[in-house]
Amino acid sequence: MAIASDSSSTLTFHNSIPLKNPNVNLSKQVFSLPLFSRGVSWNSRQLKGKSFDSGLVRAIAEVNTKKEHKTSDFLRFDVVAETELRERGFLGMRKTKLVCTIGPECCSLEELESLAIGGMNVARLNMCHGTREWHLNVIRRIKKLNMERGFSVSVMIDTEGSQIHVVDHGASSSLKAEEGSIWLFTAEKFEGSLPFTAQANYEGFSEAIIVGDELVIDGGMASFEVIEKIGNDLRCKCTDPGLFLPRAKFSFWREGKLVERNYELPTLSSKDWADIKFGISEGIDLIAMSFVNDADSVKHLKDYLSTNSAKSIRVLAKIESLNSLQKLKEIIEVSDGIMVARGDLGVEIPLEQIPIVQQEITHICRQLNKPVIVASQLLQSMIEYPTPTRAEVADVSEAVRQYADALMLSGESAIGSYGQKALSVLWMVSSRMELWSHEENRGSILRESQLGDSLHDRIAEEICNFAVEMANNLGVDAIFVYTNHGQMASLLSRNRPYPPIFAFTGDSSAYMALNLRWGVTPLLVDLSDDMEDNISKTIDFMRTKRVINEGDTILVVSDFIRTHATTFQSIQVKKVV
Ligand SMILES: Nc1ncnc2c1ncn2[C@@H]1O[C@H](COP(=O)(O)OP(=O)(O)O)[C@@H](O)[C@H]1O
Ligand SMILES: C=C(OP(=O)(O)O)C(=O)O
Ligand SMILES: [K+]
Ligand SMILES: [Mg+2]
Repeated sequence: MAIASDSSSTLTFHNSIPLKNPNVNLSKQVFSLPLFSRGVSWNSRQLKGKSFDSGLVRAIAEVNTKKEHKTSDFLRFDVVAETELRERGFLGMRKTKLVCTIGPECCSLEELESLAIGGMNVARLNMCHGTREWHLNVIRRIKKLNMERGFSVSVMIDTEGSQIHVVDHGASSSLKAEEGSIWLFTAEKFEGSLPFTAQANYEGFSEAIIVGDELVIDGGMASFEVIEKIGNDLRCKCTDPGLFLPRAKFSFWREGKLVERNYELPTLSSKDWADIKFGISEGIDLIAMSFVNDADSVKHLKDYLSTNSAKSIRVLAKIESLNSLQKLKEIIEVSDGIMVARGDLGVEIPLEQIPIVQQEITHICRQLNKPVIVASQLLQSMIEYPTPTRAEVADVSEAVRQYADALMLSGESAIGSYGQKALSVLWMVSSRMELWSHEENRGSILRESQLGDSLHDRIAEEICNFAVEMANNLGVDAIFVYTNHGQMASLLSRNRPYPPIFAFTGDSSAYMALNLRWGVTPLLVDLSDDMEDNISKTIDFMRTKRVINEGDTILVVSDFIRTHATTFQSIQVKKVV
């Protein structure tokens, strides 16, 4: 059957092949990871030092040592995804992507390799910390591992941005504020540490603040009442005792509302621009932009990247201010993805609102087809302890249940003693929750709102919606998508299908960007103009590698510009012979 949709697009249905098991009972596969069984033991008695154990991790390490994966000239396939597929089968593949912040506790080649084996899809470098040289070494090590060891870890830099915080005096790492104590907040520099004095990094920090306002540190670590304003300095009385951590952040409140102030601080400082130039020259894949307040700042960076031959770098806006929440939709529309940066968000909005805001952001991102990372304090206690709290496990599960594309570790991997173990906890909790929500949502296809306006975009979108419905109903083993820039793969991912999506692309930047997309395993391949040839060659290749086997059923989606005039869009169901 062939349906001609317009002169330039053809939607073809190739004759369907009898399915191995058309009424496949998914629940059988769901519980192939038995309920109450442990995937990875979190029991510290069985864990020595930082290492964690699981059959899968061992298998990846073995493949890696033997270098069996040898990156083929024809096709690049992440060694971790490949081993996961061999060991666990299609439905056992993890869908939620994992981001790790790299810091002093995980920056050696060996430590980075362990994180890659442990499922790190994206390495994040927080430019607030570390020297340029340190970041350079980390980026080069990751590229080396990708090239030589068959990983596909994308590199993301996270800008420092201009934020008002307490200057680190080099005194004790945290200062205690006692109830009733009187403190001076000043932007004046002073040497060493003065008792009851906190230095702000920006002289306009007290702009628009009046006596009676409440000063809150780090979203609730301590609170003060402003009792006197002397020039730009503020004399404050501690009303809620607590701690100043290094770089503690301020927020001011009046009658229960955040005092919004228009600092003329740029979203990207001159240091940020220098870091971005450095990132471009080192071939990074993603930029996370801190303290985005409006869509224009994102557009500005994207324009800059375009005019500097770095269009392929994807820009993620971090939602971490009240301003960004007020302009959420327009920011998401112009960005290539979003980070729910709960750390700083918790300074500007009451903590109890964060779960709702997170749900809202993940929902809008999915509607608008933008990948979303849920970040900060997911497993905070694991910075110090080898096991997560029950509440942390519930928080991670909730983010997975909301279908976030990715979860992020910050201090847990950067400075924690159990970074690899924290990563394994994310892996296991997300795998478990994915299987659970898969069962919970069975039969209820989530209809996404219309995205595109042009006929071509509308067709691509409808094909992907329909393809996912078909893949779920038929119980196919996998979805293969042939995609130029990753658009079709993202539209499939947006529908959160049960089977894993294998996205074949010839564009290396699309390949690295797809690392952030829920349920997508990108494969880099030299695609030709002949789509049938692409499909049969890649299926043969996967068959030879024994990652797919005789009898597997695959739903194939393609969107490929054949010539300037025609686009070939199709859905086919293939049975591997
Ligand atoms: N490159 C680095 N070098 C040194 N320390 C780092 C680095 N990256 C992160 N850290 C440490 O890890 C902690 C958690 O990281 P992150 O959440 O990204 O930063 P922040 O706490 O500044 O928001 C930081 O507070 C810092 O102590
Ligand atoms: C991820 C965040 O940003 P950073 O760690 O750079 O402060 C956050 O605030 O949650
Ligand atoms: K940052
Ligand atoms: Mg932040």
